[in-house]
Amino acid sequence: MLHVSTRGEAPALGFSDALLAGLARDGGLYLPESWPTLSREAIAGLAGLPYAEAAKRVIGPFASDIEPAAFSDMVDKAYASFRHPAVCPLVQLGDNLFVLELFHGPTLAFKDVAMQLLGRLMDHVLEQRGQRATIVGATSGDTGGAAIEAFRGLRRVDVFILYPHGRVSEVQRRQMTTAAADNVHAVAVEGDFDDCQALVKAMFNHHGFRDQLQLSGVNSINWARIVAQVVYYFTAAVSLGGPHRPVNFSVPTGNFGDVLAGWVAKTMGLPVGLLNVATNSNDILARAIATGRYEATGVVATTSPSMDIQVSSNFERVLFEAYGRDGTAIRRLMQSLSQSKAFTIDAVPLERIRSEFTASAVSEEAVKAEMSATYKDAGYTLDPHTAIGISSARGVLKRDPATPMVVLGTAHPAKFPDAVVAATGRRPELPEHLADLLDRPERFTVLPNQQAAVEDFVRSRARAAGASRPGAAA
Ligand SMILES: Cc1ncc(COP(=O)(O)O)c(C=O)c1O
Ligand SMILES: N[C@@H](CCOP(=O)(O)O)C(=O)O
Repeated sequence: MLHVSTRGEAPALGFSDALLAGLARDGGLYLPESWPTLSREAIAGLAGLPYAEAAKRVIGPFASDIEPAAFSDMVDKAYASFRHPAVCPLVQLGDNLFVLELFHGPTLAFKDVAMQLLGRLMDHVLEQRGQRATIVGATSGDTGGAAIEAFRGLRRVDVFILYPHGRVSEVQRRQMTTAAADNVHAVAVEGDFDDCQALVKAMFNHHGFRDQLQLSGVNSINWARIVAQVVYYFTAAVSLGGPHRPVNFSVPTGNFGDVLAGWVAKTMGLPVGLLNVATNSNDILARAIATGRYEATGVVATTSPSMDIQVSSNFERVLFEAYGRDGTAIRRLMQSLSQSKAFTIDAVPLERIRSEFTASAVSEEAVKAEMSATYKDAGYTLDPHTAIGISSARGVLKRDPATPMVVLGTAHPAKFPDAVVAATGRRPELPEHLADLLDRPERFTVLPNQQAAVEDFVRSRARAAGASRPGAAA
């Protein structure tokens, strides 16, 4: 299966090449040339399977150039690292209201579901090719910890994670800064998440640097990240009666990767009713879907820091589909975004987007009220991100009470203890493997929000910089 860029000017790549490329060379994002589908029988056949087996059936058609035995082994190992036997269990909170708990992996966030597999896939492909990679990633808090956990100690990769200095929770920061491994580097950038993400994209678009360092990415710009996130939409829907009845999903959204994975599941044949985009006060997506005007107004800090994002990478993939896969149109929109921080979605693509996604923004007061009420009424402790998904879902449930609503539980409450204490009066405990996290020594580097400074730092630490010189060992 080949993968094409949303901007139409980069070479089409197979799965393994797209995996290593991260961002396409024309600045676009890869997605498959055509969508594989699963029949109703194949979807029904996922019922009762262990999560890893379901993952093999859903991801397998995409990862067609990885040998099946090696792929199967990597999937088994990835999901053996989760603390819950169901990997991503469903918990019922009310009438037709469910939380899909995606936080039972090593770093307590949904990012582990994809990252535990991505680390293994990348290591496997690099090993086979005798290559190295330098991974650069941007995080608003969770991707960074999950990437560092998945890649620390690997021989063939160095990892550089840029996070906004002072704008992630203490637990999130320490998950990035306390990994005792020489190949991982936590970089605190004096800026916000959008600045970090723009720096990562700028490094990819600097082709001399990209080639010298053999850059690769682990953000959801990497197509393999999205693919791995598709699986839990299938497992959740099937355990609620799919494919024989539709299921709605509400997704706490920032970079649009997770909700895009739901759209992919639907496109593959899963009967999904509504895909609800739930945002915090950084509501660019809710505004864009309501008005057609996508306009970045500056990131504001909230109690759900992982969603403090304005420029939402994966929206570009949806625009590409909504514009009938017209790379020229996408280049025009993205040029407008980089020049004037805004663009207007044309009427026909906007209607297509509205037919697939609903959206609403949740205020800080409503997040706290949701956390407090859910704790009182259902005895369930929410993290602030999941609370946004629930609060926004309640509006959809009122309109469509007969369809099960699954809210993606994207983080464990113990990652955000201050917000949880403020809303519930109860301090959530970190699981045992992280119990001493706050006592571990930290290592990080503070850098200005300047591409040259970040590139100099990466170049000075990355082993691939040396490996790329003629005659150097792989
Ligand atoms: C806890 C949490 N919830 C929600 C999100 C939003 O997910 P996405 O960026 O895929 O929209 C993120 C980060 O992206 C996150 O870390
Ligand atoms: N919320 C994310 C931001 C990066 O998202 P990604 O899915 O593109 O990696 C985070 O926690 O880092």
